Amino acid sequence: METIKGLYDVVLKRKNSPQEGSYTCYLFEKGLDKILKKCGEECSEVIIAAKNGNKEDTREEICDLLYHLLVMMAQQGISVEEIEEILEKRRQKIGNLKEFHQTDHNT
Ligand SMILES: N=c1c2ncn([C@@H]3O[C@H](COP(=O)(O)OP(=O)(O)OP(=O)(O)O)[C@@H](O)[C@H]3O)c2ncn1[C@@H]1O[C@H](COP(=O)(O)O)[C@@H](O)[C@H]1O
Repeated sequence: METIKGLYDVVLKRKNSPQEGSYTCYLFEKGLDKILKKCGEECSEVIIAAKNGNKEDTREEICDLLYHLLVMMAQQGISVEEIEEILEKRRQKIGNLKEFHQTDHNT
């Protein structure tokens, strides 16, 4: 998660101080519709690579998707910490539920 947070920080920096030649700045300039279009495209590319069973391509496409999702999160004002918090709550809730079902409640 540290690498993802580090990348998110770079994306935020690009959002707050535009830099020439930056692809991230280009996306922010284009706006939400362009960012969402890229997320959709990259998601499709992940699906195609996985369906083809090409692990190397799938890894690369996952990275493209993650990057574009981070740009979308920054555009929407959603932090990595907020997402982590939700995932952590779900992990605990679902983990507890599984534990509950595995326990013999008839004794
Ligand atoms: N992780 C990425 C990353 N993944 C993918 N991409 C870019 O995403 C683009 C996607 O390629 P496509 O062929 O789908 O798109 P395109 O035809 O180039 O452009 P459009 O379709 O968007 O018009 C490529 O230009 C890639 O360089 C990324 N660009 C930047 N990063 C990270 O963001 C950091 C900051 O980058 P800059 O903002 O460019 O300084 C970099 O150091 C990287 O860590």
